[in-house]
Amino acid sequence: MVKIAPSILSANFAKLGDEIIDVDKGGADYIHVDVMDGNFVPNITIGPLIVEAIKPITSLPLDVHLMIDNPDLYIPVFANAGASIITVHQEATVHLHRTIQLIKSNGVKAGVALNPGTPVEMIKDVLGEIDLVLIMTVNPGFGGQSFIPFTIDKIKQIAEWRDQYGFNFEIEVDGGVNTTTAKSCAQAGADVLVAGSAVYNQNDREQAILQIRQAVEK
Ligand SMILES: O=C(CO)[C@H](O)[C@H](O)COP(=O)(O)O
Ligand SMILES: [Fe+2]
Repeated sequence: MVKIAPSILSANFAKLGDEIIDVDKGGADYIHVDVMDGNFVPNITIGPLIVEAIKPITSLPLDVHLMIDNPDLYIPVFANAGASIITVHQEATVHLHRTIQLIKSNGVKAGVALNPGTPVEMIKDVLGEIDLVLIMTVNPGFGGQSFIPFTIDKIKQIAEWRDQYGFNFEIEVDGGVNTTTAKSCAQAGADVLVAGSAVYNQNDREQAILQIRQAVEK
């Protein structure tokens, strides 16, 4: 069954603890935490202090999506703060293999994200080293954007390589995932669907998560 990772980017930050408990009780599989630095992407969001603060609130894995330049500087900090998975962007690091090893040496699962405009070939050589591939289905920086259809082919290609070479990373998709787009992502091979506005913009988060699952199964 597909996993759902609500992105707290679309939560009400004035009551973040309650917002996390809401999706935890509502059937979420991961809590997706979008970290933006105002350089790699044109937005600034949250840092390690928030990760540390929310860690005791939920037993769900904290899926930390770093949209920051020089991620190596902050990987140990986010690991200590309680991240379960740390995903870095291929575009944000020159020495991707070294960055992946740094994440793993901090006892955290390692993910690599790709912007819509970055070919999947850019990460082919490290696929055997990682726990998660994150295919961005919008340009990173903001919640509530529209899904970019051509990214489906990228999910398919990554899934094909996983089968062909016997890798066991998860494939996560992030951006514009809702009841209309979820099924084609899952059919293409996605295991984890990040959903920010599709979950948090609804009053009943349990129902929102269920509706995405049902859209996949239909
Ligand atoms: O990484 C992200 C943006 O850069 C977010 O995780 C993503 O946008 C989720 O929001 P939505 O589901 O509303 O598109
Ligand atoms: Fe994200």
